[in-house]
Amino acid sequence: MIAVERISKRFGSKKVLDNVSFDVKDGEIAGFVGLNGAGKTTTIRILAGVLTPNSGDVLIDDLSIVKEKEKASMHVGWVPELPLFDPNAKALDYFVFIAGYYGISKSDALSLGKRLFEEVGLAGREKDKLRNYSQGMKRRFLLAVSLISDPKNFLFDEVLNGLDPEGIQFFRDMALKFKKEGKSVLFSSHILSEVESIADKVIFIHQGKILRIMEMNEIRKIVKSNDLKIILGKVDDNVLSIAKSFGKPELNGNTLIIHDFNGELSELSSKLSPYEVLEVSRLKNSLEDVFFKIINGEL
Ligand SMILES: Nc1ncnc2c1ncn2[C@@H]1O[C@H](COP(=O)(O)OP(=O)(O)OP(=O)(O)O)[C@@H](O)[C@H]1O
Repeated sequence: MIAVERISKRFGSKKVLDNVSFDVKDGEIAGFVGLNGAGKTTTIRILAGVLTPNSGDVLIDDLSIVKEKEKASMHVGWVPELPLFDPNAKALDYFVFIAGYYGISKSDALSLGKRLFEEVGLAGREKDKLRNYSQGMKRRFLLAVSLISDPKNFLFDEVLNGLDPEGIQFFRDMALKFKKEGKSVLFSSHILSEVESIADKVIFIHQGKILRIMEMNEIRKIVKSNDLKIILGKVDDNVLSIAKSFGKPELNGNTLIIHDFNGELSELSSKLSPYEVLEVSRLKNSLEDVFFKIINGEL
């Protein structure tokens, strides 16, 4: 469990995080969503223990990342957006080197490395230099490193960036596997459709502040909008006045959108029959629509 308690962070005179609080429970995937520069990476780096907040604290499985940094950081696996490793090192050698920081002997680290490289799909590539790894392989390597201490909590910072569909599916499945194992996963991503497909809740951050935390069920209710899209063969001024008694209409060319549709579809179809109803469909919002509505204060 990750509990973020009122953290603030400044870089010089610039306040980058302002009183940020949220939690990620065991067995929960929390999407972490915000525009560029919103403060996601800074938050994640504080949670990983590589940056110190100016105020506030983070508890990882009840251990304070401020007061018991070493212990607490053993409980969290971090897959950073930007790799921080020596590109000339061979992958398994570098893994063994990092495992040394965790107090793992060379021979244990070698066998752990073999097992974890296999688990993340890098079997056979242990001797390659990291600079020869593709973007997706680098992320898989970072995931293997994050698994060294067998943590119960994970921080995925834009792990899907630049990955091919197979890589995206791999990380999506990993997050779901961790959830099944009762682990907590904080998952920041700009690919909102991916967040929508795996998250239990979404934490929206904007200009260093938490704007909203919404359960996925709540988001799904908004996503399942009651807006209708009707394509007509012909239109005239009367279309809008007919549609007005069924919701809030909007006419663009031959496409009629009725927001907040409230009525019988059969009645609407019969009233619009002189205009040749070619197609009727329900419009679906996306997490992206919800995100922009929140940012614009419409939700
Ligand atoms: N070391 C630093 N020194 C000064 N400013 C920084 C530093 N690191 C981050 N910032 C600033 O803090 C703000 C938040 O950055 P952060 O990287 O946390 O945002 P983000 O939400 O992860 O953005 P992105 O989606 O672009 O990765 C930005 O304005 C950034 O320029």
